[in-house]
Amino acid sequence: MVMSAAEPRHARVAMLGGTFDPVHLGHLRSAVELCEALTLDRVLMVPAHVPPHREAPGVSAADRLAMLEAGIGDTPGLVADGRELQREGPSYSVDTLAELRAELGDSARLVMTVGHDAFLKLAEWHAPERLFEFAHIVVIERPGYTAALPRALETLLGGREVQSPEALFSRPAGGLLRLALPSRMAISATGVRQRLQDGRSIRYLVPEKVESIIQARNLYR
Ligand SMILES: Nc1ncnc2c1ncn2[C@@H]1O[C@H](COP(=O)(O)OP(=O)(O)OP(=O)(O)O)[C@@H](O)[C@H]1O
Ligand SMILES: O=C(O)c1ccc[n+]([C@@H]2O[C@H](COP(=O)([O-])O)[C@@H](O)[C@H]2O)c1
Repeated sequence: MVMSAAEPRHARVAMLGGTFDPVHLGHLRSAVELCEALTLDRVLMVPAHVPPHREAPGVSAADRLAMLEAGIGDTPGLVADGRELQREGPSYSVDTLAELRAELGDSARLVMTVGHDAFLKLAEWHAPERLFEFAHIVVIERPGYTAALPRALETLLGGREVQSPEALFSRPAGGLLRLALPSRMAISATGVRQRLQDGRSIRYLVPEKVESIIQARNLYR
């Protein structure tokens, strides 16, 4: 009788990129729940150095990374990954995914996670079809974003969508999964910045350590 060896468990890593201007509990709670829902080894939270397709943030990438590190603290599974600060020019996600794929090897399961608002604009990103060469895309539902997908995005996605993590992780990259995580939080960085400018409280919207950095460095005033 021929014994077939069980398939080894491949590493499962997600990248959650963002401007994180500043990081808030909507980001962090989503990252924790994503880690659980997909039984990931880790979620790399990657601040964009030069965010493509939006105005330059008023707060430096170094300050945004410091807030992210403080916000994550020792949370199991979450990692603040400053790799995009090492690259000049627009921080294209396809370049970051290519780097991660080279580091993790061909068989690792690599996921790029975006909220539904960012997903709606995916067809306008740099080399969008190449994202699927390196990673799966997992879309997190976000309160307030229900618009239908633009036609260019439908075309880009053609036939990639699967309905479960098991189906997604049957191969290293190339699939799309939409997830409704348990704690959908209507928190945005825009809202946090606005509150700070208005002199209103941001308590319980961001981690206390992030609030402390904002106060100590006098950010967003
Ligand atoms: N409350 C949230 N729930 C789920 N996903 C979120 C939430 N906030 C942000 N995201 C997702 O996290 C990623 C990084 O978001 P980003 O740093 O732009 O935060 P933001 O709150 O959307 O900021 P801004 O209001 O400045 O646009 C994006 O993919 C975004 O869709
Ligand atoms: O690669 C691109 O062309 C591209 C265009 C827009 C956004 N992104 C990435 O998407 C992530 C979320 O973007 P944002 O603007 O919602 O913070 C962040 O990692 C950005 O670098 C990437």
